[in-house]
Amino acid sequence: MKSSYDIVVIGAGSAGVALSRTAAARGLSVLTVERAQVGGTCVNRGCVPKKLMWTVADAVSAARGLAGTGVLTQPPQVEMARLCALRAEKIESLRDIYERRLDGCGAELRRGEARVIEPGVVEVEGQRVEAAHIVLATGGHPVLPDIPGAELADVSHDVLQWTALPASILVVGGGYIGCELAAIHAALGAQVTVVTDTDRVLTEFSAPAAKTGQTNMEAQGIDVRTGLKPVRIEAATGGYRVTLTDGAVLTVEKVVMAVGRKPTLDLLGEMKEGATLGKNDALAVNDRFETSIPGLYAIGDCADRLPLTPVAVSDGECMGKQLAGEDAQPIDLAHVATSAFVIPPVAEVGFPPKRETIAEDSVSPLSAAVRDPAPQDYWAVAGAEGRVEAVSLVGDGAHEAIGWAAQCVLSRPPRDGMSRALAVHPSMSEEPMG
Ligand SMILES: Cc1cc2nc3c(=O)[nH]c(=O)nc-3n(C[C@H](O)[C@H](O)[C@H](O)COP(=O)(O)OP(=O)(O)OC[C@H]3O[C@@H](n4cnc5c(N)ncnc54)[C@H](O)[C@@H]3O)c2cc1C
Ligand SMILES: NC(=O)c1ccc[n+]([C@@H]2O[C@H](COP(=O)([O-])OP(=O)(O)OC[C@H]3O[C@@H](n4cnc5c(N)ncnc54)[C@H](O)[C@@H]3O)[C@@H](O)[C@H]2O)c1
Repeated sequence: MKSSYDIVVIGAGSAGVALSRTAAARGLSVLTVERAQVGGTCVNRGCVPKKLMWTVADAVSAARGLAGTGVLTQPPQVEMARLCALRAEKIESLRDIYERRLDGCGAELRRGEARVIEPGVVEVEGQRVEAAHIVLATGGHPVLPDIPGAELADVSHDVLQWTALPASILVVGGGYIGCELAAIHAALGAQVTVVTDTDRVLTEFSAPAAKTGQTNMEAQGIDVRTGLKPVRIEAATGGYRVTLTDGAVLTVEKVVMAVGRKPTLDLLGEMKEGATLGKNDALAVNDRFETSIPGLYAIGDCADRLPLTPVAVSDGECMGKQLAGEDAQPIDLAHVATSAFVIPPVAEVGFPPKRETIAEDSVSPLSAAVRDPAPQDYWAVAGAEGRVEAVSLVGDGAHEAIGWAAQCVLSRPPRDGMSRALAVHPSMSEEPMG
């Protein structure tokens, strides 16, 4: 490790790796510091293990529906040990790919804990390094509520390392993580209860889409309890006893806390007091990812953007180009597609809750004829003055279709102009396309 670089990137997750590779490929000297695994949350304890589990859960859920109508003779059973072994292999291979990408791009990777000690100066395991640009790509971490026994609960990264399926699970929090973990484990065969303090789950999505998602979770057998919080968690024989604000007492094998995540900013020490924070205490940044502290930049989940992998990667690449003197602008968040991986997925682009609904419908998919239980679908297009700026989709394949909907909203088509292209029949896309 040298004593000075053009850029020190702290964190080798989605954002840090994207920035390091982009900047190093353009000839800048880059030091990337990582205290844990290269690949960060997405590869090791987020999107990747979650999506692998969801793929199996989605298939089992469809099979259970077919068994419900007698079309399949038996619902299949999941071999958890085999699934977990394959998951571990995939994570390992992706982590290797990320490490090789970093290695091959000319950036220097240093393992260890970094601290920003003053503007322009970082300390890595006792060694001082200077850089004109210090970039926080430190991601976020789960938070726990301040209640007795909270530390007895697991959080998402524990859950995604379970090697056996618990018989019963209480998930606290009805956001993306709580709903995804609930849907996956219910489909795999656990008895799941979700307790959330809001009046419905998935509050980041439009109400009709989220409510359809909640209806589908309930049809899957998940006990969704809204407007409630846990007040106490105690150890009990074979698991935990959880008391809720309405006085109910639940006894479950596992408790999962999914009550939100906070940006990881501890490495700033007292400098954090001087930093301007935005939503959820993330570092406020401008179009060049500059924070309010000179020479300190932020990208990914620790910056006040959208805590999603594609945003972390896009912002990392954008910042690398900017530092190399290229003309690059951060992506407009209104064009970022997102999906909660419940069963079937709830997916949106363009912030539908902020727009006027132009057309919407709740529909029963054709597959309902051969499945019991069968999911409910929903679609909506929203915008202003008849121009489509936002799309909501709930249904099989919604997480795939929403990416193309994002392409569509880039050009803000008039609603009636959408029928100049035709979707496949029968498919879930044909109705929203008009
Ligand atoms: C369970 C779960 C499921 C998710 N599913 C999806 C999904 O399906 N789709 C999606 O788009 N997003 C998903 N996300 C969100 C996505 O994972 C994050 O938005 C993304 O990983 C953020 O990348 P990042 O680079 O900002 O941070 P991270 O990937 O968290 O990387 C930060 C890195 O910084 C390192 N670090 C922190 N402090 C220091 C320090 N002081 N010194 C050295 N290193 C440090 C950490 O070890 C870490 O490796 C999910 C998140 C979770 C938790
Ligand atoms: N599929 C995806 O793209 C995906 C998946 C997972 C996470 N993420 C990202 O990670 C971010 C964080 O997700 P998250 O689910 O951890 O957080 P979140 O903030 O989205 O959800 C937390 C939920 O817990 C509820 N809650 C808070 N305290 C509670 C309490 N004491 N009792 C009961 N309920 C309580 C909140 O009202 C909220 O609904 C998301 O915003 C998303 O950007 C994305």
